[in-house]
Amino acid sequence: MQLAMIGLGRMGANIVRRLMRDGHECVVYDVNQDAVAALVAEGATGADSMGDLVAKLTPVRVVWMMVPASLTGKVADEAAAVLEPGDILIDGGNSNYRDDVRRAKALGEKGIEYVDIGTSGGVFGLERGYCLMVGGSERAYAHIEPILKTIAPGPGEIERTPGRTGDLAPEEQGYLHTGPAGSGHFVKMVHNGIEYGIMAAIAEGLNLLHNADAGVREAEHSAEVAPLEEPEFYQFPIDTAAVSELWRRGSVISSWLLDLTAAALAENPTLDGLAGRVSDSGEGRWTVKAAVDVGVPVPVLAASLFERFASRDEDQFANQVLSAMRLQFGGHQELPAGDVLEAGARKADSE
Ligand SMILES: O=C(CO)[C@H](O)[C@H](O)COP(=O)(O)O
Repeated sequence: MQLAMIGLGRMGANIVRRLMRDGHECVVYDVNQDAVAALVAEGATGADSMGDLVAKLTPVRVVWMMVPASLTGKVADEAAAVLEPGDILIDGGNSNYRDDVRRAKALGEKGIEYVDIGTSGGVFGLERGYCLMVGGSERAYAHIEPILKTIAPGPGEIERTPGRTGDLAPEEQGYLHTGPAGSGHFVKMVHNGIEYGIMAAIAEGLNLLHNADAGVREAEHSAEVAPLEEPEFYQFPIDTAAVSELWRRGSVISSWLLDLTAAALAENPTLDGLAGRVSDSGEGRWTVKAAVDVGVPVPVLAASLFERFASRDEDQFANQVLSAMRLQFGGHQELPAGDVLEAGARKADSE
């Protein structure tokens, strides 16, 4: 089948490669013409403008946008200006589902089908395939199903879930029609909210293990914190790289995120070079907003989002306020970072 790809970053380019490997014909466009040339060298048809791209397609034209969420609206408008009724425009990026709902309505008035596809797989997707969450009409979904089948991982080595019988369902092959336009990115948004929560849980647990030798280090304990009362119970110099490797094997929390954690710690056990400032591209915020809108408690997801804000010092003023109050009510001075007091002096201060 024929597909046009707009946006040839890591995800877009690798989706094209995966499609071409399976015999699909790809027409590609990016503002970076070097990225276009690279895929042309691998067998794609290049385009040098949106008009050129669409002119190289045969109806029903299928155009997949894989661009940063901030550019999707602009690119969608440009594509819609040259597409015709019956054509299909796909957004495979990490867009807000609300934009999809609005865009699908506007494009629907011109007869253009809009499909939103939450695409998970990252840089490993070329080989492993991408998990696809697809929102749009039945007609559009049926038309693009052959490309979804190729881009998705397929059943792979994963054992069939007990109770499932007969032909493999799409979800057993790594793609799913989740409902009307917007639903694909809604499901992907919640997926990413969960991603934040799992990542935070692994990170917090490993940090506790990292500090399980606090009793050994008690003498150099910072004066900023209350003394460790029972240092004899915190004498464990745990190798977090080894534990994360261990947990990959048969443990209840084994998972791909743990695999990646183990790989990172094997490569760089002290995580040198990482400041720990964790970005967020919006999905966690949208998840928490949606939960508030429908009145569903998501305390773990919200906490993991707020932890990311704190990692970037966005809690600094709050911490200054805390320090100011402590100074006001108790005359407690803020101590310079890393200041060390004798254990006895700390105890007296804390009483
Ligand atoms: O979608 C993904 C994986 O499923 C992306 O990796 C995601 O964009 C990362 O999100 P964030 O920057 O908010 O951590």
